[in-house]
Amino acid sequence: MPIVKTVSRAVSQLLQSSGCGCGISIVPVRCIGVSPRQVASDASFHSVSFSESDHPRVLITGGLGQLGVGLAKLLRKRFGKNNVILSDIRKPADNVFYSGPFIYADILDYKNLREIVVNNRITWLFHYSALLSAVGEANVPLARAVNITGLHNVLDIAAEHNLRLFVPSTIGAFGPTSPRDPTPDLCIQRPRTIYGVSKVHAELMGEYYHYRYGLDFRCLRYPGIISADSQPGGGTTDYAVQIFHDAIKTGKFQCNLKPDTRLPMMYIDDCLKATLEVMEAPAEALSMRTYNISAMSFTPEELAQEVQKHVPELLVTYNVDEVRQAIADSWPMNFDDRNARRDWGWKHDYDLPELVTTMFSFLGSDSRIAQAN
Ligand SMILES: NC(=O)C1=CN([C@@H]2O[C@H](COP(=O)(O)OP(=O)(O)OC[C@H]3O[C@@H](n4cnc5c(N)ncnc54)[C@H](O)[C@@H]3O)[C@@H](O)[C@H]2O)C=CC1
Ligand SMILES: CC(=O)[C@H](N)C(=O)O
Repeated sequence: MPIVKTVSRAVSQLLQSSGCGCGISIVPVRCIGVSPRQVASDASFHSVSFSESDHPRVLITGGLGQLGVGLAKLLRKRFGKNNVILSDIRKPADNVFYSGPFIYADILDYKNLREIVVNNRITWLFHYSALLSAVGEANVPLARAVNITGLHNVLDIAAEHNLRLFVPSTIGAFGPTSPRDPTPDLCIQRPRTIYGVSKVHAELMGEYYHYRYGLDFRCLRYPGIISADSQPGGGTTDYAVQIFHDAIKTGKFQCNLKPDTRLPMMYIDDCLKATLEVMEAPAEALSMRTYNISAMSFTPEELAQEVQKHVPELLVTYNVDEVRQAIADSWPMNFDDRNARRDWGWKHDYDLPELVTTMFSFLGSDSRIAQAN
């Protein structure tokens, strides 16, 4: 498709007719409201046709993973149940299906995704579909398709329909040549996983669409996320969730990372709170479009010691997975999130002790190994 030609024709038409005062040589591209897959002639089709004071109409892609169901719950509380549509390519459990609107959406199917956005008058899109770091290394072609081609579809639809778009990035967007302790927002990013490469691509493409087409793109780099009622989807930080389940079920935990591997981590409530906060932040408050967020940082050994305060009999052994260890060794140890704290008031609630106490109270302390035996 001759995208470049189409866009430049549309741009020059707009420059001639819009009267926005843009010069030709230095184009303030925020004035240019065309999307890359849309010619200027039908751009007016997609202007927002409802009151700005209405609640956003939200679509979450890849919503049946570790984070999406919790996000839907939080957003439904805030914006109303029927204003938040959860979507995925998997079949939802009964409790999820009956808790609010659910729809099948494959992000690789551009037309279907566009139809969903149009028919449901979507205004905010949270793009959660992805293959995480470890599963991505196990299936690079699929990770490339979902994480990169899927992102392109989402970006084009978001630009075309004036959506506010949230795409999460990750500590995995950094690599061995990045400063690791701490890792600032702006530094060298040369990740060595397809997951990391796709996330740097997402950050850059989102920011490019923001400056080029005026897309309201917002992005947070999440640490490893720890949750009680949802399972992680195949990442390097999964051990920090599994330890709680194993402590309760068997009293034994085999860790696939070395005991001194330090990584940034966060409790899910903090992660979802930050996500909603950055989406609600006034545009003027955002000096950047991609922010690190941080809460705590620990090693498997430190986590095990904290868990053992609740389950003293827990036996921890180490059987290192070389792929995951190599990934973890290239990731940040501590995240510098000063910009998020300054710009839109980010503040975490959970440090390691609160995280561990909360996980056990969620998972049911009376089902612990001590009682089970
Ligand atoms: N969980 C974590 O620790 C972190 C997550 N993130 C990011 O947050 C987002 C959500 O993460 P999780 O919920 O943990 O991921 P997950 O791996 O648990 O879930 C991803 C979901 O994407 C869906 N999916 C896969 N292919 C799809 C397709 N073609 N069309 C539509 N959906 C598709 C899967 O069915 C799955 O339900 C991801 O973008 C991830 O990179 C970032 C940093 C940390
Ligand atoms: C930190 C992440 O992005 C994810 N949990 C992973 O380990 O791949």
